[in-house]
Amino acid sequence: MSTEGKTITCKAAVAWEAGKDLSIETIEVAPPKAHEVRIEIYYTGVCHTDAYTLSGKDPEGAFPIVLGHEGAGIVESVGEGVTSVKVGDHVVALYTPECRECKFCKSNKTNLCGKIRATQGRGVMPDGTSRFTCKGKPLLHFMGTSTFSQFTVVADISVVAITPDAPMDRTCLLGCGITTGYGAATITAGRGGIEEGSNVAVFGAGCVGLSVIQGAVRNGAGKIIVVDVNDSKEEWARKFGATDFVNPMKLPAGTSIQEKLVEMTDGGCDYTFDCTGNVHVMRSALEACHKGWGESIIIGVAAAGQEISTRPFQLVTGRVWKGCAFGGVKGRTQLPSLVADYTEGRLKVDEFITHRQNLAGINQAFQDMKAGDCIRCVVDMRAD
Ligand SMILES: NC(=O)C1=CN([C@@H]2O[C@H](COP(=O)(O)OP(=O)(O)OC[C@H]3O[C@@H](n4cnc5c(N)ncnc54)[C@H](OP(=O)(O)O)[C@@H]3O)[C@@H](O)[C@H]2O)C=CC1
Ligand SMILES: N[C@@H](CCC(=O)N[C@@H](CSC=O)C(=O)NCC(=O)O)C(=O)O
Ligand SMILES: [Zn+2]
Ligand SMILES: [Zn+2]
Repeated sequence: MSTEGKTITCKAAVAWEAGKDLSIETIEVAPPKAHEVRIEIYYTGVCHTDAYTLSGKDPEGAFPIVLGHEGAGIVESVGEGVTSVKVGDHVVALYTPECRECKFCKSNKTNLCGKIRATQGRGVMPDGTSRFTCKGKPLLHFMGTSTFSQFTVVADISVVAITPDAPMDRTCLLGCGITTGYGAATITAGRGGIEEGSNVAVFGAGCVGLSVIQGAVRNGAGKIIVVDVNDSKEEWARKFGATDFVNPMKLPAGTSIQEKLVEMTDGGCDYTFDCTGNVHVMRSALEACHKGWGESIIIGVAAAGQEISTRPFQLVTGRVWKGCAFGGVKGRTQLPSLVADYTEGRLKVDEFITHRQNLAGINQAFQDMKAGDCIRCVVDMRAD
């Protein structure tokens, strides 16, 4: 029996308040309104940004909310005026939408889209209301995606159809971590990606950092030096193509990580990437850049109230500080080609999955993520 136009009752992991475990609840998901799409979520990854918002440190975090932004599924129904996807399409949800009409979308300098950013940040759909209720109370949406629900509703500009040949328990990861790191190296850095032969340092070898390494390898980087406080990340980093590994905690007394990197690269790195969210690491990453042209790209999300600092002289002498969301990737236009890179063997995705959980085990997925041996945990939303 078709569910089109009807409210769907399903399970979701609800964050009732900051700092508390998610609660598996029965919720109601209203049908999509005009220019909205209802998706049955099959798989979702759990990203550090979900944990960050759940912790209460996100200035935009509000509760109760359905978190999750790394999801893949199948379109169940569409609202009036939706032409970009249809019922039955395999899709990835996009927390960075692409309307193709706003000044950001029309610019080739950014992937940020302004069309629904204000309502997305307030946890509501573009018309200012929620499609989720639980026990008679409305629940907020998260990052325009809310993939911790078996069914979710997103704006039509926040979803992209991909080939049904790609397994959804892998493509969900292209909804955030992998795309972010890979895009940062191949799109955001420099003028459209790292140039061949460039020396690169990647701070933090989690899902995002390992994906930066993949992008650096793809663009023919020279040295790819990984900096991580966790020695077990060396094996991971080398498996993805790193040429060197440095644990900053193990440097001789009096030697800073930036001094070490400058020495290893004859004057500094051409590109450095912060994939930790630690503002002190961000400073080191900037100061490890080569005088005159070195560029440092901030990817990590720092907690509310944290600020970056360095001597302005670092910038006066030609180092550049920049950053990106979702790797600079315009999701509706560019994600299908990343999926092709995966299905045709040019992009590692399977290798990132170290843990799996069912929806009922989603709190364990958050615990798994905090352990040093987890790169990504994929949650099967349809299994109890
Ligand atoms: N801008 C964007 O669009 C996006 C940003 N993010 C953000 O990117 C960041 C990275 O995400 P993810 O890869 O999943 O995170 P992980 O925690 O998996 O990886 C971070 C790695 O950095 C290591 N680390 C921690 N402190 C330091 C330090 N001082 N110096 C060097 N290494 C350190 C960690 O070690 P240990 O394991 O011991 O803690 C870990 O190995 C997060 O802040 C996340 O919120 C994520 C997706 C998109
Ligand atoms: N809400 C936070 C900022 C969180 C943030 O920076 N999110 C990234 C994506 S992180 C994904 O895992 C992002 O897309 N930023 C751009 C944006 O427009 O939100 C805060 O208010 O500090
Ligand atoms: Zn994320
Ligand atoms: Zn736009």
